Amino acid sequence: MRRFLFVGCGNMGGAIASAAMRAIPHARITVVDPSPERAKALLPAGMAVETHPDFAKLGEARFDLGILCVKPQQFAELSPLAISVIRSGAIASIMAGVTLDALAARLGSERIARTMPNLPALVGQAMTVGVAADGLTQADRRMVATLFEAVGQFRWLSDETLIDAATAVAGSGPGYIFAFAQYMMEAAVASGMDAALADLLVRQTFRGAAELMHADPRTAEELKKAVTSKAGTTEAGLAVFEAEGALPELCLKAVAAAAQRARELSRTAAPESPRQ
Ligand SMILES: NC(=O)C1=CN([C@@H]2O[C@H](COP(=O)(O)OP(=O)(O)OC[C@H]3O[C@@H](n4cnc5c(N)ncnc54)[C@H](OP(=O)(O)O)[C@@H]3O)[C@@H](O)[C@H]2O)C=CC1
Ligand SMILES: O=C(O)[C@@H]1CCC=N1
Repeated sequence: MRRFLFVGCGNMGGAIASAAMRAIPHARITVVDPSPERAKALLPAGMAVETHPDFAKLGEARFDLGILCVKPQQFAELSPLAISVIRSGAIASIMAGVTLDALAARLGSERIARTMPNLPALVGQAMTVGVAADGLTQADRRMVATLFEAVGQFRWLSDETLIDAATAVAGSGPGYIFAFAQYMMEAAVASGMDAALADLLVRQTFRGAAELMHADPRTAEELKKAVTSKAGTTEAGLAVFEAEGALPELCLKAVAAAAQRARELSRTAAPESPRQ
């Protein structure tokens, strides 16, 4: 039986804990979040989970894996008691921009993985990458992989510097896609549709395109060409998206800006000794 401790149960902690409860047999899940009732509402009804508003009653508790699902600034404020409980086992952080060095310095442990999942964890379709500190054992690595495979796909990265780019592409990526959906819906309304019809058309188009891209081995570019008839409507739309300085360049700039922000967060979340 694996004992998982989720520190923070908001958007991401709730999603990952829910998937772990459903997919990992015999997992024992404990959640610490200042709002246990709000946390419970994010977790599957009728499944056993222990929730606590803080670490006061967990002083003697020991866990196989602690999953840090708080914001970087909330991590900096964790109490010495919290840190001593969290480091009773291996640790996986999902925080953007908090480096392995910063985690090790703050937690006083080398059994650490730094990971970057994304919000589709909510539907079991996350893309997660991870890097391991030297102190993470092979058994720890399997446990971390098992957890993140329960919420979608998981890959280890060989180099921590890649995690900022992975954050910019996959961690933040769903946000870009939702923004694109939002603007497509607004364009549909501007074309005369009511909001409900615009919503249906865009949601189902995104779903269909995502499922096709998942099922079909053709590249994204090949699939794009399959939609595009010579001198047809898609070609006219794509001419706007692919004009000089438009979508291809915007994607490069957006990914670079997000990766740069991840690096800035790494500098502000500088290593700090645990407060013992
Ligand atoms: N959102 C996303 O798509 C992704 C986020 N991440 C990373 O995940 C982390 C969490 O993000 P997200 O889930 O969106 O944030 P949320 O704010 O939704 O969740 C954080 C939760 O932690 C709680 N919390 C605050 N302090 C403590 C504490 N001391 N002990 C336990 N719980 C605490 C918060 O409570 P309260 O609200 O009361 O403060 C909140 O419920 C971030 O570090 C982010 O970088 C990574 C990948 C994707
Ligand atoms: O926006 C953020 O900083 C977090 C990390 C990736 C997605 N959300």
